Amino acid sequence: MATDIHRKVSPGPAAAGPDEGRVAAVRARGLVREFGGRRVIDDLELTLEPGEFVALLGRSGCGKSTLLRVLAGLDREIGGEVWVPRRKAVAFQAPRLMPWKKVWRNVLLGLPGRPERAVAERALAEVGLGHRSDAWPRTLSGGEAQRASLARALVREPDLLLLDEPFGALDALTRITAQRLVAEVWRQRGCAVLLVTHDVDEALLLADRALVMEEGRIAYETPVALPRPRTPADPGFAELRARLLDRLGVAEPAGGGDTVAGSESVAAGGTER
Ligand SMILES: Nc1ncnc2c1ncn2[C@@H]1O[C@H](COP(=O)(O)OP(=O)(O)OP(=O)(O)O)[C@@H](O)[C@H]1O
Repeated sequence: MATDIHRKVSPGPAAAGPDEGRVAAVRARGLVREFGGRRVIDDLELTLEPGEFVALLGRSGCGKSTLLRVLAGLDREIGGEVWVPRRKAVAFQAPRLMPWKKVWRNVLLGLPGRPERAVAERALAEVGLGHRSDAWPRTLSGGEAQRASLARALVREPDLLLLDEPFGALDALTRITAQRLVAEVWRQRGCAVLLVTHDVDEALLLADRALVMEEGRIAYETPVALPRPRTPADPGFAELRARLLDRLGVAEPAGGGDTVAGSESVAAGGTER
C-alpha cells in the first residue's frame, strides 16, 4: 500500500521538500498509516521549523504515537511523503534501559562506531546524572531513568528530538524538574522538538506551538506566544489552556482559570485545519 518515503529522508540537518525552497525540521505531506485497512494517520500534513518546539495533543488512540514512530523511522509502512533530518532521536514514556548494562553503556547503545565513555558522560552530565554513570539501571529512580533515556537521545546530537510522553510516569515534582531540564536542553541545543503529551499545561509551559490531532490529522493548532520561562500563573496561560481543553472536548472544572466564552473566542488565535 505504502511507498517507502524514507528514501526521501534528507541528508542534512534539516529537511527540505522538493515543493518548497525553505528548509524544515519535519515535513509530512499526505501521510497515511493504516492498520488492517483502518487509517490511523489519514492524509496528515505537518511542518516543523528548525529549532521549533511543538507539542502534540490529542485524545487517546488518535494516532500520536503512531505519528512519532513514523517520524523516528521506526515504522516505514506508510503512504505519502515525509522528510526528516538524518540526525534524530526518540525518547519514550518507558526509559527502556537494558538492565544488564551500566547506565553509561545504555547511553551509548546503538551508536555507530566505538564511542568513548566520555561521550556518554558528557550527555549524562548535561541531564544532571554524571554521578550515576556507573550505576545499574535497577538502582535508578524513575526520574533518573528518564534522564538517562534523554541522555541516550542527546548523544545522537539530534536535529530533531521526538519525545513520546516522556514525563507521563513521573510524580508531579519529578515531572516539573524533568520539564525544566528539557526546556534547558532545548534552549542550549536549539534542536527541533516534537513532544507528545496528554498534559495541556506541559504543552503550554514548553512549546512554541501546540497541535491537536484528531482522527489521524492535525485538526487544530495554536501558537504559544508567552515569554519564557513560563508558569501557569502567567497572563494568557489560562486562556490558552481553556481554549485547548475545549478543543480537546474536556471541560475545565468550575473556577479553573478565566474560561473563554463562546466559540468565536475559542477559535481566536488558533487555526482549524
Ligand atoms: N501495531 C499496531 N497494530 C494495530 N493497530 C495499531 C498498532 N499501533 C497502533 N494501532 C492503533 O492505532 C490507533 C492509534 O494508536 P496510537 O498509539 O498512535 O494512539 P495515541 O494517540 O498515541 O494514543 P495514547 O494517547 O493512548 O497513547 C489505536 O487505535 C491503536 O490501537
